[in-house]
Amino acid sequence: MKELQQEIRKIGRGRPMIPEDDIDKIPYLRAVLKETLRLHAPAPLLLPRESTKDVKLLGYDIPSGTQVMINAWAIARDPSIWEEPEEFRPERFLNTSTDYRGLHFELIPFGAGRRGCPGISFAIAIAEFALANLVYKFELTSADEDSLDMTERDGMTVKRKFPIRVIATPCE
Ligand code: HEM
Repeated sequence: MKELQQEIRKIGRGRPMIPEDDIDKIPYLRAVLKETLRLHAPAPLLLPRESTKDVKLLGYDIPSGTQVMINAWAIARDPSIWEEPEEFRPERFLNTSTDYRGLHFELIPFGAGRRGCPGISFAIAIAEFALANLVYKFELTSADEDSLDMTERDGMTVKRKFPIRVIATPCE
């Protein structure tokens, strides 16, 4: 949080808001969003697919017409791909081209291919803009510092089991 705040304050330079045009100048912000979506993809199993022909994959026979679920959650926490996968470390995205637009299959919170999320650009633009300005205008601290429970509820879309309670203090 400290790093993000520092970068945002540097770009804000005392102006009333971070304008949309300046969002690209905050690489740490994008890294924080990527890391958040890596660990907490809202749709962890994407949408179901159906195979259109017989294929053999890693020794398994998958007949035509099989419903295939893609576990993006497991891929995003696979220790053979990610160093310390359970750790929240936005820095891992700073010097890499790894992106969530469906070309890097290790990070697919928006899915990939023809049925990939059509709302991705809108979602990212809004999330970056909102996060940048929330962090710019408020000091955010956890109300439950000692017991932050990140357990999730099961489902096609994932929600926190326990809400994260945040104290937002307006910055001077
Ligand atoms: C952080 C925000 C969002 C996330 C993580 C997300 C994620 C996803 C995922 C994983 C899929 C399934 C992709 C696949 O199976 O390959 C999907 C599909 C879809 N998303 Fe999003 N989405 C987000 C925001 C949005 C927004 C803002 C819109 C619309 C404005 C949107 C509209 C859709 C639609 C219409 C589909 C179905 C596409 C189809 O079935 O062909 N999404 N999204």
